[in-house]
Amino acid sequence: MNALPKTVDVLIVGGGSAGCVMAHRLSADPRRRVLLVEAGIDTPPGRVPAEILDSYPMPLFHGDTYIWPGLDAAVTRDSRGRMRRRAYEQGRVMGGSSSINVQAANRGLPRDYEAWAALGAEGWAWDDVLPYFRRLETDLDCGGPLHGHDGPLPIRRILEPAWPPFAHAVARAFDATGLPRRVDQNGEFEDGIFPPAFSNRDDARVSAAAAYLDVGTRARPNLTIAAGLEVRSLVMDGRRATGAVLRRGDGSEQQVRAASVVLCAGALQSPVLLLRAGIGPGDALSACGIPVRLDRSGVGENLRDHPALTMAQVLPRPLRLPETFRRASLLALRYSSGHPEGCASDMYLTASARAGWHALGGRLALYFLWVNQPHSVGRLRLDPANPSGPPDIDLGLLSDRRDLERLASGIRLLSDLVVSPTLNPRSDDLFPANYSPLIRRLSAVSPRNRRLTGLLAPVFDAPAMLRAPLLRAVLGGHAWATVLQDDGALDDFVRDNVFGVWHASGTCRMGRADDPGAVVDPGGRVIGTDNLSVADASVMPRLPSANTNVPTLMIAEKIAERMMVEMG
Ligand SMILES: Cc1cc2nc3c(=O)[nH]c(=O)nc-3n(C[C@H](O)[C@H](O)[C@H](O)COP(=O)(O)OP(=O)(O)OC[C@H]3O[C@@H](n4cnc5c(N)ncnc54)[C@H](O)[C@@H]3O)c2cc1C
Repeated sequence: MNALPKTVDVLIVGGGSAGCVMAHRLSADPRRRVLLVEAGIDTPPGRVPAEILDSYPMPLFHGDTYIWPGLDAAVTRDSRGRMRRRAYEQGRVMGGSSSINVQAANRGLPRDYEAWAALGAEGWAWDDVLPYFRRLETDLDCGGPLHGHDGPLPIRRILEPAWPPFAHAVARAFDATGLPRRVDQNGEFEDGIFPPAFSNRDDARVSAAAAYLDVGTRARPNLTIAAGLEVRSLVMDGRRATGAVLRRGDGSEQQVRAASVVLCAGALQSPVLLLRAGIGPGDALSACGIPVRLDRSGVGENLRDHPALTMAQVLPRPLRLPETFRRASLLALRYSSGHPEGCASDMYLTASARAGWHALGGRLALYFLWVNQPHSVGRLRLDPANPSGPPDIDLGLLSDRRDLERLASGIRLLSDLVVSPTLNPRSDDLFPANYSPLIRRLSAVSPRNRRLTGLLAPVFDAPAMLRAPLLRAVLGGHAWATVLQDDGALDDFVRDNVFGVWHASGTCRMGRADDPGAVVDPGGRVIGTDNLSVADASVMPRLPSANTNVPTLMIAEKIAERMMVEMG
């Protein structure tokens, strides 16, 4: 790291998906002094930890090295009316969540961005955002006018000729939907069965840090990359951001001055920094003893994630993936629920041939089912008892009943599809894979867990009659088939097991400057401030029908261009 400058032209807070794009684009002009501050460790080219490079990502979720500490969230009320809480993982490392995520590289559908524009994000309709989707990628499989060929992020798929037996079995099972097999989920916008696109080259993850903070970018003398430093607060002069207070690991603090500040701290941290600076709902700020600088009711509201259920299924030996085949997420199904208040392509299902890095996980398939167009909304606030501590997060995942109904019918469909002769015909071998504290502990990579799971794994090789009672115990004594037949039991099951897919977004929603609920205008400027912007997943007005990394990169590309034009 170069010495920390005292004054810069642009301070970028957070070196995640969006922050890496910003640093790369804004420092392209050598006259502009740019400082990128990231709380986690740096991952420079040639020194990226092997577990980050791995195409199989799950071990990263369960360690604590690259995860923001202390973040947990209220999920929804369970079947007994108690609020369920769970840890909510977010990346804290250069590249942010793109360094720990599942690498899915999905743009969403044109209608998602038409909806953004209709909600007041003028200039963000599909034709407006497509050039930025093209700019950010090099698609290694698909061409034509929808795709980019020289962008920083390589995107690829595991196509049918390279499929292992599991992928063929899933595709045959999914064929029962009658939907066609397709190749390009980023260029074919109808329902279908797809090989999921992912951000990866030569079987190695390409995070936003790897893509955008390459050797050439890092050599720019006008760019300082400071890792292991947390921005504790913004320094404001009236409605102008003049810099920030940075804290090192040893607790010492330093101030940096900036002509312009852009928040790229993610949907669970960017609103926190605004709130601590007195920008947010007046009542909530007063309750925390924070003087109100700018009363903006939308800060921390509109928190969205895709409500999801995760199921595991015992895999027959011939369908298990060899440990050397690292990419395990092999098929995706985009389909329409048919719910009277749903819309086309409102559901998504992925199939992975491995449920964990260890011997148990290697014997299980993992299915993620989520509502691709959810209605439920949550919110984030500061904790009045400890405003400088972790935020109070309520995901509100089933706050809208339509999401529960679509998950319930979706899990029936999932079950119909995968409890099949091509995969495994026993309904007792399908069970919920929620990450209980025990499973989380067992999933931390360690020689002890390797030994322990090695001892437990033969359960899955035992005759079905022996393993069925054990798996039934996971379902609270019920057989899966009886849960599916009982509407009430199925609703309870959804309430007790729903979680998100880490697509937190929307907490600094973009909208018209005269929209009292909007936080940033369509240029990403915090409404009512002079030189403060947000350019990450927080600004999404609604979730796209997709994972959120590539849409976040697109957002950062577009707002970076606006800033470059304005700064001259
Ligand atoms: C476990 C997991 C799996 C996911 N899987 C997928 C997937 O497969 N495909 C997909 O498209 N999306 C996936 N996502 C979501 C996607 O990765 C995120 O939506 C996207 O990375 C968000 O980008 P961002 O820039 O908004 O935030 P982030 O990438 O999270 O970056 C925020 C950065 O800011 C830093 N930061 C925060 N506060 C401060 C501060 N005060 N001072 C200094 N630094 C700070 C953080 O350490 C972090 O590095 C996943 C996310 C997670 C967590």
